[in-house]
Amino acid sequence: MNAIELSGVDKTFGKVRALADLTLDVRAGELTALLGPNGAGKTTAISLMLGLAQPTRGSVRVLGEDPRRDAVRTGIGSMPQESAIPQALTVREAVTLFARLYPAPLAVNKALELAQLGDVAGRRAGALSGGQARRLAFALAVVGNPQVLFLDEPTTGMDAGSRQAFWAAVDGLKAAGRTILLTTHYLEEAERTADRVVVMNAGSILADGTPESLRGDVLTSRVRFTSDLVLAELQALPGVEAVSVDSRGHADLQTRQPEEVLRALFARNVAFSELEVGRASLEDAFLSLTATPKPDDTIRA
Ligand SMILES: Nc1ncnc2c1ncn2[C@@H]1O[C@H](COP(=O)(O)OP(=O)(O)OP(=O)(O)O)[C@@H](O)[C@H]1O
Repeated sequence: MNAIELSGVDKTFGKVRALADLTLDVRAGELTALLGPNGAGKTTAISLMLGLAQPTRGSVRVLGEDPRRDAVRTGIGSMPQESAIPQALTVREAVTLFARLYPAPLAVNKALELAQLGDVAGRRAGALSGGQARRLAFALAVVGNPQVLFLDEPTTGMDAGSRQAFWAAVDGLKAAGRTILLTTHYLEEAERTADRVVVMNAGSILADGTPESLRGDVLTSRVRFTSDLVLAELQALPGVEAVSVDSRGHADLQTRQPEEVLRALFARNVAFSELEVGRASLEDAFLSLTATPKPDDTIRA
């Protein structure tokens, strides 16, 4: 069953086409990471799924219904990028207030524990640090025990320890069958956590798959070394898809066939040092999908 269905969705703001014929189905129980550069349309897509805005064209369904209906809204939890929590409320009061909006909420203490807020439950929202405020936004998103969770750049501002505990809580929610859609700029986190990665650019989907398949679809390896070879010689190596070389002779090659590249270097007796061969990260895959080519430093072979 699909928990979220966007079909042929356009959203325009004046002349800006924030979403362009976007179709996206998310299965119940799936953890999907939505990636994309600034302005790709991620937040706009989420605001439609939350029923906060209407599509200009196309349809949006969450839990089988229009997300603006009350019955659906109580099945949805949201952690927006910026939340407007009354600053005079204590953490516990804010979480208790939100719990009352839902038919079958979690115990307030459970939500505080999931968001690691036990120690600051009596503190006013206005006195929280940036990372604690993000954790309060998470507690407010989960306290209603919703089927579907939207997390918009959830870990921005969290320190390493909070982040780790946050992802452990998300893993727990996933194990409990919740559908989770999140946006993040921390690609390594998406790589570790997500079942599925959807890359957006300019309002449409550029790539969609598991983190592994996405990496495999793009550039699987990077070969780096220092040598006297000039750009044209590096480009002529077999299997090289993109090359950059800096003024000190550090070359960075992208290839699906690193063995071929190394064989050619050895066969030509090239003197090279500082050799590194690595798998492309999701970040490499993401950048190569969304980057506008920079002709000054990277040349496609
Ligand atoms: N209310 C609005 N009025 C006018 N333009 C808007 C509005 N909301 C979004 N846009 C525009 O729509 C496009 C998509 O914006 P959106 O915030 O959805 O991107 P995003 O992928 O979430 O970016 P970021 O990573 O910066 O959060 C941008 O060009 C943005 O300027």
